[in-house]
Amino acid sequence: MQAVHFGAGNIGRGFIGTLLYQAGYHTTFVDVNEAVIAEINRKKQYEVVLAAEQKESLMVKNVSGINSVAKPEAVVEAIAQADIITTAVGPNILAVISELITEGLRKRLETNQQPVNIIACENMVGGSSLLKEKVYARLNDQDQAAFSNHFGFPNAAVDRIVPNQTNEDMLTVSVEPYFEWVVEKPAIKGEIPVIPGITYVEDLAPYIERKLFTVNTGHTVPAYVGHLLGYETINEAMKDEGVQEVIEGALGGIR
Ligand SMILES: NC(=O)c1ccc[n+]([C@@H]2O[C@H](COP(=O)([O-])OP(=O)(O)OC[C@H]3O[C@@H](n4cnc5c(N)ncnc54)[C@H](O)[C@@H]3O)[C@@H](O)[C@H]2O)c1
Ligand SMILES: O=P(O)(O)OC[C@@H](O)[C@@H](O)[C@H](O)[C@H](O)CO
Repeated sequence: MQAVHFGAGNIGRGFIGTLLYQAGYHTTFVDVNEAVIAEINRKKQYEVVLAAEQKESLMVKNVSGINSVAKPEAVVEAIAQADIITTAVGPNILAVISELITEGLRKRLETNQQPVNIIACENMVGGSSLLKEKVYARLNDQDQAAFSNHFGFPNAAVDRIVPNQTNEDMLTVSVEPYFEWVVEKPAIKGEIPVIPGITYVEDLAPYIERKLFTVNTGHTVPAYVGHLLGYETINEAMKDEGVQEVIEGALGGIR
């Protein structure tokens, strides 16, 4: 089974790529960072370390990479053959990658009649819907109809803290042991991808809202309040008892 994943960053390697490997996929990472892509192709594996007292680690194998700036045609080909397509690039980049995704899906319609699902794994409400909108803006009515017969864009909620980090091996990634990947089932086209760790739900709204308004509220409040108080970093802000009180109040309000 072949997966194409856009964004070989923290969530790409540390979360989505890990679950895809465990589910038996070969994952082709697509990224604009040549150093990371070259290293993935050289090593063909990378280490994921669980940030817990017992530092368990896992070697993720069956991976390769494509630099989408240098080899866009290889990305188009990979999409045409993929069994699943995922992203973790950041909300603002979805519009950018929509061009290659559109070309890949067009090529796929010519060569491969299998349905495929494109799942945006970003911190936002309606990430896959936004990607679909950007793809459909590039299509005429006839192509839109063909795309909607074959391609699903189920929305998702992803939760796993993978902080910015620098490791001796640039591919190694340290991750929070806990994770949650929730995907909107009614939007799936074709067979439901069997990926242990994905929870399929009928209605994603309560899951994405719970995630963003709990976990991310806890991260965002010290950023906003800290900025207002003139702190340079969240770490500095967190040492201020007044900021701690505001955070506790905000989290108390969403219980
Ligand atoms: N890190 C976390 O704890 C966390 C947790 C949940 C959700 N998220 C979300 O996951 C997404 C990714 O976050 P991250 O922490 O992995 O960021 P990251 O910066 O580590 O990774 C993003 C990757 O996307 C790549 N990229 C940028 N432009 C691209 C393009 N045009 N084509 C292909 N790749 C491109 C970057 O080079 C980078 O490797 C974001 O939406 C973030 O909000 C992050
Ligand atoms: O990448 P951002 O700015 O959307 O969010 C930064 C962190 O708060 C975020 O990545 C959390 O670690 C994550 O949402 C946990 O699941």
